[in-house]
Amino acid sequence: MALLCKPGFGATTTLNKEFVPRVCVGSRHQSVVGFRLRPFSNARLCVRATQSTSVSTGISGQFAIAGINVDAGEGGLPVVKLHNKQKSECQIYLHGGVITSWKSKGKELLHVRPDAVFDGVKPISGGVPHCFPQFGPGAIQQHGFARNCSWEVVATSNEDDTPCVTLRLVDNEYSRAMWNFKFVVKYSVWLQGDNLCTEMIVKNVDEKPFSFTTALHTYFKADIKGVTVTGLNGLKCFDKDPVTKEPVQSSEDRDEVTFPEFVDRIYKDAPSRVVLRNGLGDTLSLENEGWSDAVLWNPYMTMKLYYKDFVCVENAKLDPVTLQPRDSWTAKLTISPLSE
Ligand SMILES: O=P(O)(O)OC[C@H]1O[C@@H](O)[C@H](O)[C@@H](O)[C@@H]1O
Repeated sequence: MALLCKPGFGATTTLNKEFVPRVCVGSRHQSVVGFRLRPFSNARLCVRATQSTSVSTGISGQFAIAGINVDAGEGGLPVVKLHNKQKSECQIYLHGGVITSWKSKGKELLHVRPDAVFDGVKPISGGVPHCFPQFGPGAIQQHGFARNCSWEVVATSNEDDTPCVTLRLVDNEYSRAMWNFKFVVKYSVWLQGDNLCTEMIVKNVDEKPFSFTTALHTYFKADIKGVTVTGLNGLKCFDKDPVTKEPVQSSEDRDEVTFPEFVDRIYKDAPSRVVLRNGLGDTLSLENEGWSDAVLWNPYMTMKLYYKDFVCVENAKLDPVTLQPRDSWTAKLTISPLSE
């Protein structure tokens, strides 16, 4: 029985006193304790393309099971690939712990920007990047460091045609130089039927409290002129002025939010479900537990070559979460294609 990635398993409250170790047993599950892609001693802490092919071969030996492969992806970077019998597939790069592809019935639903680089140093621009431990702007780099660190695989499982991988990011020299706290982030990604599911758990393993903000900065493939997002009417929102970068407060009065121009808007206390129509004929439900806020972003003419092809609908936690030593915080997101 693999308890690891089953939807509904694990704490769903915002603060959990205990960080329950994910115990997995059974022939189809493999897990490892203390396994690391690379020692976290290098200031850059990034997987270099020249090293990653052999690294991914090693990981592949340990973690490849039915429905899960580990390959060398673009730039030779290690990528974990999940697929199930319902013809759903997704890919997660260990560099940044970013989901770069999710196909439902063969159709790609995420977007990787054409200017994305796979050099193991810069963040991969697109898919579902992490913003942690800061959404930004703030004291450290915009969107934090998690998206440019190397995550490690700690477990894979596949029960009932639900392939799942769990990644982990721990503090290291590079992160402590910016944010001097000891932490563990566990991030599970799984395919359940047609759905893409994630769970993120942040644990304070330091002796002092820390606070963080975070987001899943999801880039969806879209035809921007046909995009609508519903579920946000009546919410307080903040538009980031493209010039001054200052937030301007207003309230949403539309049932369907559209993108006829630059949009960079934060919605506080968003509902647990919003619905995205991507303008390409797909309707996606984004359902979450613990991600209290939402961000909509399309750069419009500030990225005039490719703004038309994507929209970011981000699940965020923008009021700082403070964790006491040994406390943890959990959030889940399920993205489901809806048939209409
Ligand atoms: O770092 P990326 O992927 O280019 O995204 C940048 C954008 O990310 C969004 O989340 C912010 O609301 C924008 O203000 C910001 O410009």
